[in-house]
Amino acid sequence: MQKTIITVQDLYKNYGNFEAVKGISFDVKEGEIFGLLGPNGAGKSTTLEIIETLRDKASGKITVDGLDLDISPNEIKKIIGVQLQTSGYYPGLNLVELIHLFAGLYNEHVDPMQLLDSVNLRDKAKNKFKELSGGQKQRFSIATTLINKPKIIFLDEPTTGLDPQARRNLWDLIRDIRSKGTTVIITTHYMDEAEVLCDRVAIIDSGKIIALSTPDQLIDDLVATGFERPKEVKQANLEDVFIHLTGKHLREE
Ligand SMILES: Nc1ncnc2c1ncn2[C@@H]1O[C@H](COP(=O)(O)OP(=O)(O)OP(=O)(O)O)[C@@H](O)[C@H]1O
Repeated sequence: MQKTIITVQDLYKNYGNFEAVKGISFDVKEGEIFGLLGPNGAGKSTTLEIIETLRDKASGKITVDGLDLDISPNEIKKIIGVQLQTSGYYPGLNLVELIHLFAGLYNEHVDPMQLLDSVNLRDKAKNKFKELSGGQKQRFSIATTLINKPKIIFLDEPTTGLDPQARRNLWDLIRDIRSKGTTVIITTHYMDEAEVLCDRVAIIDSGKIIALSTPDQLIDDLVATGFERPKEVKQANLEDVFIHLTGKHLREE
């Protein structure tokens, strides 16, 4: 049995009179990639930010690695990795300097080149954040979540706006991080991404979880209702063409 690392029980959150999260409960297992899916405004980011200790909840109980969020938020902060908003990267510093800065804030010793290597950014060590492409920015921002050697990282739409290769490259990076034992919680609007990447997904709609299982099981359940997808006439799609023509491998994005 996999250990449970996050428990969310009956979580509620309102912004004034508006109820954004309406009684959400779920568990995340240690070492899994857990996806939160749902339409715009469903309450995904709100839920993540509450678990990340960045936002207050109205009610509910949250435990992260045995720590109660109401009692030990600072202990929780130490074992999680959260992506910064891009505005958080001091414009005057290069990537190595930024890593030194963040490592200092966490009181951690980190080898910047090793960390940059792990996200394929060694070549950009002396560049500023604003000089990176979209995919490179995402990889750097994921690298910064690893500085405090967290048990869990939270990725909010990490592949939005990336080209097909950069997305695949990021999937490999996320799988690689998980293979080292880190639990990953991710939100995404790309169902193909959730299907290949996530061990389990929760689908949230209007502040409630309406389904939670493995992607395979959710698909099987739908098929069992008699649902049938219109037959694909072609053996490939335009994304296949794009990847075939431009190559699968990491390139200078
Ligand atoms: N600071 C805030 N003040 C008021 N309402 C907010 C605030 N933050 C979020 N909301 C509202 O709460 C609801 C849930 O927002 P949230 O950002 O959690 O959704 P989401 O599922 O992450 O959406 P998206 O996919 O668009 O990122 C939305 O209706 C949003 O307008």
